[in-house]
Amino acid sequence: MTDAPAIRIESLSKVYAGGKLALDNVSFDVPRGQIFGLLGPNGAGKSTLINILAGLVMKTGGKATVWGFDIDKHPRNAKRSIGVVPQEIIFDPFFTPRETLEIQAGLYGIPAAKRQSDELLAAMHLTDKAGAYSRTLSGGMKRRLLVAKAMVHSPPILVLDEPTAGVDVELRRQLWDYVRHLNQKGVTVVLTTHYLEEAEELCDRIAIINHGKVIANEPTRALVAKAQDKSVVVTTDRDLDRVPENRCFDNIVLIDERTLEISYRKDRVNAGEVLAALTADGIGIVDVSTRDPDLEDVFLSLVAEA
Ligand SMILES: Nc1ncnc2c1ncn2[C@@H]1O[C@H](COP(=O)(O)OP(=O)(O)OP(=O)(O)O)[C@@H](O)[C@H]1O
Repeated sequence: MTDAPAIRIESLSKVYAGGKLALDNVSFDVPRGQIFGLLGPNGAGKSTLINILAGLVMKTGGKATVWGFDIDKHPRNAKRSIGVVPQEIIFDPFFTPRETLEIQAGLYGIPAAKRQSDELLAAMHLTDKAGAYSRTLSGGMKRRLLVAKAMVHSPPILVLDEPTAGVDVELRRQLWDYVRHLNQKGVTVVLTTHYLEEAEELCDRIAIINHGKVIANEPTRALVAKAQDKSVVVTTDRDLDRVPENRCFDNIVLIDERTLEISYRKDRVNAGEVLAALTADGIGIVDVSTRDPDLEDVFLSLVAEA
């Protein structure tokens, strides 16, 4: 059991009561100790998958284990091994953040002496709100309280469903820092997100899910390396009266009279050849910048292909 991946999903399927196929034979592992990103467009099936792992939605086929515990055979142990930060913010508005955490700890049977409510509140920068009614917290504060709530029983796996939706840039940074900190302490993190830059910055490995199927599952760097479209932005030494043409340009856009953006496929040509083609066309170059492909490019091309 100790060698088991943090999460193992085998041929998992979900058909909702109305007949909607939300997960179609999904299989993948989340290795221990990683920050694992689950990406996909709206309605891809990410929340369904997470809710099955959390015991909130019943699967209709396949198998899943959490920290080595089969969710059918050992549901209690499986649930104890995972903390889930849900997408929707739901709290009893009349409890304070400290009470919310204490009640949650009580549900997990954690004795008072072993509870860490104040440490969790401090980690989420909520100490000065510990005694305020939850309904008076801002959206970002509520979300941080949800993270604290998910960590009350110190699970080895933390799952965050769209953790930074509606959270401003600074709080998003704080949340990322906390996620990294937990991960450094050994917590395996799974997050779903629409923000590709978030996944690219945080995740060791990324699975992309689309229409209930896994269409990619690779280390982040390998996934990003798949993007072949690069571009150069060139400032020319004089106004251009026409858009230059060359076979090695994939696409060329005149941004203004003296600025061109040229995309090319890095598996076919390099920036030097693109610039040489311009010079051969009699165009003088005074400045150049390049843009590297990112996860967004890969994501869009994979989803389009699928
Ligand atoms: N309770 C339900 N009953 C019927 N269909 C559902 C139910 N919950 C989700 N679905 C459908 O299942 C599909 C997958 O939904 P899910 O919420 O898992 O996607 P998601 O990837 O999490 O999307 P988002 O990024 O928008 O949260 C969607 O088509 C959705 O409409």
